[in-house]
Amino acid sequence: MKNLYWCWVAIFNKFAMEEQECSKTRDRHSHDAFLRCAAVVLPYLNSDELASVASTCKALHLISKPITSRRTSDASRGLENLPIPFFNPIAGDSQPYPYFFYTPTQTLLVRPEFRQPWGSGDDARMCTEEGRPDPFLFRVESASGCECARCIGDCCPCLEAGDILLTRECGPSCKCDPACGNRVTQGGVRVRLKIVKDERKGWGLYAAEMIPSGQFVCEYAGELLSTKEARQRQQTYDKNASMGCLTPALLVVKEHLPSGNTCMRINIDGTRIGNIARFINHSCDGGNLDTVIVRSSGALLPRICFFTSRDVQENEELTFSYGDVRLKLDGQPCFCGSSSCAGILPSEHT
Ligand SMILES: C[S@@+](CC[C@H](N)C(=O)[O-])C[C@H]1O[C@@H](n2cnc3c(N)ncnc32)[C@H](O)[C@@H]1O
Repeated sequence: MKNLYWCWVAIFNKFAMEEQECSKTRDRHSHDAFLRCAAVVLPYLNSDELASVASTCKALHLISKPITSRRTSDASRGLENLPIPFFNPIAGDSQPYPYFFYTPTQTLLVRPEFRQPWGSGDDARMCTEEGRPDPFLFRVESASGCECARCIGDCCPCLEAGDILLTRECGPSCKCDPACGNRVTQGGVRVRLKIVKDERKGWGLYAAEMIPSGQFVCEYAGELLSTKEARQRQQTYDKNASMGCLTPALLVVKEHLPSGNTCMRINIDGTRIGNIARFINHSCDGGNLDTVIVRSSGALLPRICFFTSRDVQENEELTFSYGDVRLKLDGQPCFCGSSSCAGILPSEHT
């Protein structure tokens, strides 16, 4: 795909020269065909590539403009129920949006050559329950589930009383359908959100409306990694972070036995492919989001979801605690602004 990109750049450049030199004599038919082709290819380019192609000539600049504005108006490319726009209020910073691939659910390792179109006007419209990708990557064959038709009240056996940070939902082995009331986290984002840039913390996720306490906000989606892969990636991110060139979004969640030993560990990397949860910043006071492990009947792996831990006001930033351990005393500075701020972001052995 990289070669294909360079091939396109060469064609764009040739087109731009022709556009300038022989605009009167050029064959109108092939000119229009080229522009139609460009409209198909440009949404596959990343933000830097798009900017460089747009600078080659007026025609390509005009095609790239609506692509940029569609990207800015919805981070989710139509893959969520509601659009989630970007806002960059920082004077002198012209970055309209950060570039990443979107997945609304957990996904397996994505090939480096993968490209996702974004901003074509045909971005996926997955607003219907049927259109959403399956939230469960792996199923447990022959697992039992509920027989309820609608899971009303508390008679559904899947509604086991968990503690606040563990929830049980109906899943692939249940008879009920996606509209069942015990599948709260499986239908995607249902609250209005936006992504806003801060001078010191970078992009962050904000409430675009008042969100009451206990409301599901979003899942933490991204590439599901083995622990070995997660450790290797963390090393790479640590190296790159010290050069200040990317914001890593690798989440490691561990469940512990009463003895303190880890009994379950899930590694989800939203750095390259993820959802809006990759923009949630850290707060030393725990923020306003609870990280909840959601298990579903018949699903092999739990999913990590965020619920509001208190009422959140419109325009308030959504945050959670990245952890309590700070192994690197010279780690990244924290700008959470809470009265309990430790001054540096949490860091621990992955
Ligand atoms: C998961 S990303 C969050 C989104 C990120 N701000 C961005 O622009 O993509 C984690 C990174 O955000 C930044 N960050 C998160 N919380 C922060 C805080 N309280 N203070 C300073 N930087 C923070 C750090 O660079 C961290 O490595």
